[in-house]
Amino acid sequence: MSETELRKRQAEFTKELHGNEIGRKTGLSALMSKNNTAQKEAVQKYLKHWDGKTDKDAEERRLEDYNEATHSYYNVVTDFYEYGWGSSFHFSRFYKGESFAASIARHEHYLAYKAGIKKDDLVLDVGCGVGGPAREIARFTGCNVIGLNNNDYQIAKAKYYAEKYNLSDQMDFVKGDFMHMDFEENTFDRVYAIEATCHAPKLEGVYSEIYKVLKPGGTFAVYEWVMTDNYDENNAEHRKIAYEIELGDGIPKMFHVDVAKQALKNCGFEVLVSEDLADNEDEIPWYYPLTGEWKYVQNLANLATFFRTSYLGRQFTTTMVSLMERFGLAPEGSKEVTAALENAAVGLVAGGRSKLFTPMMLFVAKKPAEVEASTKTSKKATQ
Ligand SMILES: CC(C)=CCC[C@@H](C)[C@H]1CC[C@H]2C3=C(CC[C@]12C)[C@@]1(C)CC[C@H](O)C[C@@H]1CC3
Ligand SMILES: C[S@@+](CC[C@H](N)C(=O)[O-])C[C@H]1O[C@@H](n2cnc3c(N)ncnc32)[C@H](O)[C@@H]1O
Repeated sequence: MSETELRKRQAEFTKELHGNEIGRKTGLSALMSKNNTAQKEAVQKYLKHWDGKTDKDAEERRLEDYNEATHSYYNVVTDFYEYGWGSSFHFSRFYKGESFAASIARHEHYLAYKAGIKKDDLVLDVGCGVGGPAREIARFTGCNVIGLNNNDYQIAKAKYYAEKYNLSDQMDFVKGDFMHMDFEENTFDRVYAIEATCHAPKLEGVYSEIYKVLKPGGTFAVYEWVMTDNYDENNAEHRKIAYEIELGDGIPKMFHVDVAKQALKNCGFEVLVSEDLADNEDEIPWYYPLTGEWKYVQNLANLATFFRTSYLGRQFTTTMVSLMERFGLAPEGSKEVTAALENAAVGLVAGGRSKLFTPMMLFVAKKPAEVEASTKTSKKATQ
């Protein structure tokens, strides 16, 4: 199927699944308005590749179908994400006494600072979700942001929120696959990506597209999801944790940190910063909201968030959704989604505790001001 046909079909499917008021409802109320048949199809499309197999063939199928699989994943999890986490779909470090919202915003400010984003810069947000980080970074720096996303439902939501918060002048959201970008070469002053490029079947694919659309001398800053140096692909326990993360988070294949760093270099980038922000002595670990360890909760205002993300809260949501599904209030397949998200939570905590995985490998990479030689390298990397 051609890229244009796929886009058209995904847009039509999104309308069928989420209805005409697409984007305006959030969380459980949005879940309750979904079309039953379309939801069943979306869940099936997402889960068909995660049948417990981790052999090369199964992996190959997941890599090949990355676009539809991710599109379907976000069609079914977005409402749960917003209900449980808010509108920025990423992790962050926690400082003592800091609220959940402040920690999430600080993580975004830090990336904007490391990318060197300034007022009036034209910035690309690769895999922008429902625009939480784009809105924060636009307010924080005064830049203009284009959010790129292959999920129509999230784009509709991002546009709705930009309008609602009077930010439409500073931002726009467009549909597209980050493996094949439609923007002109050398368009953006800066590019950033937050916990999104891990959905790529090959990192050189997305990084070389970013390289192409970035102006010479511009920087790309990313929080990458990778397996750390402690990870051994041949260790069954390690592979199980990586598989849980892949299954629960809609990722075709988790890559090792060296693969990511090398991919940036292969595309012609000069890597200025390469730092795992999760590798620290923080008293409060990044994954704590998913552990249900109440001792870490920093203030009363965050109690609702921590209940929803904790083990107990997740069991409560699963039971509630399962009852809603039985009585026809939630579409069929919703229970399976909560089960997959449970896998995500378990895998992420196990990966975090063992330091086999990090969701915040910070890379800051520069496209050289003089690009002649490196453009050739970047073309070679995508072939
Ligand atoms: C998938 C990628 C690359 C990034 C998303 C990171 C996080 C925002 C999500 C990873 C696992 C998610 C879960 C939830 C919210 C969003 C995540 C933390 C829930 C807490 C949402 C409410 C459900 O009842 C349970 C979910 C567990 C997993
Ligand atoms: C975990 S979310 C992060 C969203 C956002 N960066 C944030 O922090 O809120 C990953 C995002 O990447 C997007 N994505 C995944 N694969 C993509 C692709 N091939 N092209 C464009 N966007 C993609 C998803 O639709 C989703 O919005």
